Parts: sequence; C-alpha cells; structure tokens
Amino acid sequence: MIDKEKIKKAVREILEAIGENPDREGLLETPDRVARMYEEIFAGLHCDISKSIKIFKENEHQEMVLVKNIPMYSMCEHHLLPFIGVVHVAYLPKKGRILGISKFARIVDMLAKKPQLQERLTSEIADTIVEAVNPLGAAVVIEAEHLCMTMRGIKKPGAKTVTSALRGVFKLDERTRAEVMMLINTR
Ligand SMILES: Nc1nc2c(ncn2[C@@H]2O[C@H](COP(=O)(O)OP(=O)(O)OP(=O)(O)O)[C@@H](O)[C@H]2O)c(=O)[nH]1
Ligand SMILES: [Zn+2]
Repeated sequence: MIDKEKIKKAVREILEAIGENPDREGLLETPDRVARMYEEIFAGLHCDISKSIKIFKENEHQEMVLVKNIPMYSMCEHHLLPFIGVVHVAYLPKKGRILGISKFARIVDMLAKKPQLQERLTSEIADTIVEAVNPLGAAVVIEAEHLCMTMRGIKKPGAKTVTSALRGVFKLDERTRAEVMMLINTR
C-alpha cells in the first residue's frame, strides 16, 4: 500500500532541500496534499485489474472494435513528470468474447497510474486485452507529450511520441493493420 506518512516526510525534506521554508503558510499543507495526490495518481500499483474487467457473451459481432481518443495521464518513471495524451485501442473479438467498451478506458487508467514508460504502457494495455478476451488481434496506439521534454531538458513543446503495440492479426495481416491505422488516423 502507499505509505502517505513517508511521502509527507519526504516532500517536507525536498522543500527544505530546494531552500524553501516548509513551515510558511502556503506550504504547510503541501506535504499532505502531495501524499494524497500520489495515492491517487499511483493507485495503479495496488489494484487488481482482473476485477474490473467483465466479458460479455455476444455471438454475432466478429468485426473490429476501435475505441479512439481515450484521454491518458501517466508519470514518466525517469523524472516523475507527467506524460499526457490519447490512447486508441482496437481489437478483433473471437466469437462470443466481447469486452464492455468502458473497460478499455479502465484498463488504460489503471496501467497509466504508476511510474511508467510510454512503450511499456502501450504493451501492457495490449497484453491485458489479450489476456482478458483472447481476441483474434489487438492494437494499441498512444500519442503523448512528455513534460520532461517540454518544460525542462531539451525543451521541445509540441513534440509528440507515438507508440504502438500489435498482437495477433494486427501484427500478422497487413490489410487488417492498414485498416486499423486508417481508422485511427481519420479524425
Ligand atoms: N523511451 C522512453 N523514453 C522516455 C520516456 N519518458 C522519458 N523518457 C526519456 O528518458 C530519458 C532519460 O535520459 P537521461 O539521460 O537518463 O536523463 P536526463 O539527463 O534527464 O535526459 P534529458 O531529458 O535528455 O535531459 C530522456 O531521454 C527522456 O526523454 C518514455 O516513456 N519512453
Ligand atoms: Zn521523463
């Protein structure tokens, strides 16, 4: 579990280390606020994803399903700064194994809420879908801006990193892959 008391102590120390006075009025509550914020934005470290995934039985639909533009907020594990963007998730269900569409956003949220790499987040979403519904294929594309590249270091606001993870037919069949990429790129 997340140790909020430990976070509070550490934040107080960081404030002291940067030359701030943690006892001035504006900062008094800050360690506690940061601890509560970390509990929220790192909640994915301590939740069981399988509990929130419900599979439907639906024998007719065997065509591609694409959920586009799922908003995503995560924290880069190198700098603990946010990377922010959208996730596109597609899958080609096997007969009788359909996932409620909101579950894709739930999967994204849970896997994003921990120190992450964009590449790993992309693969983990694809693998979770494969494990949940064993589809004929799954495709995940993430477009994100990393604040560690925007507000510090190389300072390139607007640079977008695009990652993809393809499983099953999306990897093996060129036409299926082209179809999903075309649908993703049609705004
Ligand atoms: N591949 C990948 N790299 C990332 C991600 N998030 C941040 N990074 C990069 O991680 C790298 C860390 O590089 P380091 O040289 O160890 O750290 P740094 O000195 O702060 O690097 P700069 O950001 O270039 O100033 C940087 O190039 C970041 O842009 C991510 O999700 N995926
Ligand atoms: Zn970073």
